[in-house]
Amino acid sequence: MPQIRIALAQVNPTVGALEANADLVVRMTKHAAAQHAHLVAFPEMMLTGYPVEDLALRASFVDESRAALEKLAVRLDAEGLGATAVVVGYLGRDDATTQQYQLGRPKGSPQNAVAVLYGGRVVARQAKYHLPNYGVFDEARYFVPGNHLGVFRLHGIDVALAVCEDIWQDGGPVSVAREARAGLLLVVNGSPYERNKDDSRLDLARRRAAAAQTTLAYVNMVGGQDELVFDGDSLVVRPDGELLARAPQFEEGCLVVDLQLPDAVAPAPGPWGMTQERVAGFPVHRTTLTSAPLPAYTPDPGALAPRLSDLAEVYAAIVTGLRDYVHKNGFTSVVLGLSGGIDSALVAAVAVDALGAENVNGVSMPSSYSSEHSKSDAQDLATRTGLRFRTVPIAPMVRSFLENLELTGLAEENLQARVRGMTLMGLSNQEGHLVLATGNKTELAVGYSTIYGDAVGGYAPIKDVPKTLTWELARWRNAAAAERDETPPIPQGSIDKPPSAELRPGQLDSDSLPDYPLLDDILYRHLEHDLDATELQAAGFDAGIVAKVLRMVDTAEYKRRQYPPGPKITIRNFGRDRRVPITSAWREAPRPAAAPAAAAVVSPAVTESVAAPAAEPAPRTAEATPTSAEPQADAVQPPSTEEPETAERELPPPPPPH
Ligand SMILES: Nc1ncnc2c1ncn2[C@@H]1O[C@H](COP(=O)(O)OP(=O)(O)OC[C@H]2O[C@@H]([n+]3cccc(C(=O)O)c3)[C@H](O)[C@@H]2O)[C@@H](O)[C@H]1O
Ligand SMILES: Nc1ncnc2c1ncn2[C@@H]1O[C@H](COP(=O)(O)OP(=O)(O)OP(=O)(O)O)[C@@H](O)[C@H]1O
Ligand SMILES: NC(=O)CC[C@H](N)C(=O)O
Repeated sequence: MPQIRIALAQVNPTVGALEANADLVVRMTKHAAAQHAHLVAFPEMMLTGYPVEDLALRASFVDESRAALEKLAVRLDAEGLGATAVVVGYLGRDDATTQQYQLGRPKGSPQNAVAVLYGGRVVARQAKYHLPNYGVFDEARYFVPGNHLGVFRLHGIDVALAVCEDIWQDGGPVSVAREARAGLLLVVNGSPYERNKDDSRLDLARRRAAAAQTTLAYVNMVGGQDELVFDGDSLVVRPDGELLARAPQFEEGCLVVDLQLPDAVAPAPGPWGMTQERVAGFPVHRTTLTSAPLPAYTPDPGALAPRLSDLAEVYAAIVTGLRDYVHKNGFTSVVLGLSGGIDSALVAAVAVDALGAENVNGVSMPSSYSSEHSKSDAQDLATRTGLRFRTVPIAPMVRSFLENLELTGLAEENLQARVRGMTLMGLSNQEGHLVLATGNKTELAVGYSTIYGDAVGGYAPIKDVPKTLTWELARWRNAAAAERDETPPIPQGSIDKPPSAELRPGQLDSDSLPDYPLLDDILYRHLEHDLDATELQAAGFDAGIVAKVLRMVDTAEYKRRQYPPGPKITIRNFGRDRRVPITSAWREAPRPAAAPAAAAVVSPAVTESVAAPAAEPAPRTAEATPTSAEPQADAVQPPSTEEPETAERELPPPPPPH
């Protein structure tokens, strides 16, 4: 059997940085070639970064990407790397078709493409066949699909190519890889992180490798791009399911693997030639890169990087998202308000891990209602983490405002949050720090924050983290520090105290909201799995609480739309994943006699991750008293005495606590 050494370059490209990304390809190829790799694979749309969104519709950007690819092939050869096959994603164009949104533009539609560079030339190209158009993806908006499977022969092995979604859907190029008699299926990816997605990916890779009867090599990017975080997790599996190698999560690097693969058997064109044929009715383009067989060498066993625990993984995703957002947008430092509460404490700990304590500015902004512990816990956090700390009392500013504009009740309460927001933005303008918003997913869901107050900021690290998970992450981070004999960053007081916005004397979150575990359970089922009010009631939740919670969710959309971006960690975030109108008269309430539930419409990616057994929730009846500060659940229907016809939909249990 022929041998080949492949390198999966798990790197962090930057969207739009064509030159820097090309430099990264050259650097990594040098590194791989120094380890005698024969083939180096880079992620999906490596040259442009991913996803490029509407940049794909700019002819100038497509032209630059195509030119950069040609230049890269020449440069690799000039730097002595021409004999290493380099597989690299880029933004291409199908010259034969016209993109529907580009009327009046020159002919040619953008494509999510991959190319093989060898001997100073672009020797093969292929475009992504399955364009994901669900969740955060809109690829049908930008791209026309590819129309063939590319197979290139290298050192006697036939390597078939696929691009990310091509393995998530049936049919297309991957479905004929077996009949095309490929020895290796190489998949280039831009697969964003979601909790537990690594398990789905491995299962999927195994299934596809078995179906294609080939070894499958999967290379994914790392790093943050606006709301997405890429976790890497590159891997190689054999057709019998054996996992040969797996890269560390969230770390840049090069996974080098020796493979013994079957001899190419299909007839092939001579060196540099390209033939086209149909395999099982699907077009296959074959290219031969070299016919020189390699001398035998001792293969290295593949490395299996240890897996992160669930909480470690989420924490790493948030750190990665924040670090890359800050650095890729030209900032070095951040500023945030420290209330002594859990949310700002967790965000501060994440920021210190991402950027270094010297680049994190914490501001305590006590008002006349602030408790002693809010100030002392903020100071304690600063001492533990070493972040830069200052105190700016806001009472005089609030007083001066009220002397000039009469505000009372909620308007006065919110003024405090707004003076804090203005203070942070002032410091940002003055000192150049990016402002971090500290709201969590639960608050965003129910609108429990002051717009233009604590909701100001450039980036919101925990906006996709439910409140109950903020406590888990805080405990996990402290325990991880203790294990390493380091000071736990988060004061225990911030973890233990009952949450309060401290906007009026004695205020507690529980005055306005159901208890967080109950609230998060309802929100998880409603937001991430589309259970409606009737289904939630059928699952055992109190009808009044359900109606109240769903009403708060429906009426807070305007706040979410104006909230800063933040890293996606769940299967459905409040960004691209969930698109609901702001202006909408629709309000959810349990129906007295429910119609049978419509079949769940879920994306392929979601289908992958919802296969766990159903959870049986205990009836939940905790009550919360609405305040004037929040919308009243006046549309609540009395709970039905009849058994609803709706069966509880199969749901994964909420992610397990650690
Ligand atoms: N559809 C729409 N489109 C655009 N704007 C819309 C709108 N509906 C209202 N608005 C605007 O929004 C305003 C109401 O929103 P907003 O001013 O935020 O005020 P609001 O949502 O009424 O009150 C803020 C709530 O968040 C709580 N809070 C504040 C701060 C921190 C925390 C915490 O624990 O972290 C909690 C606070 O206790 C209170 O319950 C309206 O006065 C109006 O200007
Ligand atoms: N006294 C304060 N000093 C500085 N920043 C504050 C203060 N109070 C509130 N903030 C800012 O506003 C945000 C929202 O306020 P809130 O009091 O709800 O705190 P929290 O940190 O979200 O935690 P918790 O909900 O547990 O109280 C805080 O995270 C913080 O950034
Ligand atoms: N870039 C892509 O095609 C990604 C889609 C794929 N379902 C994933 O999330 O991994």
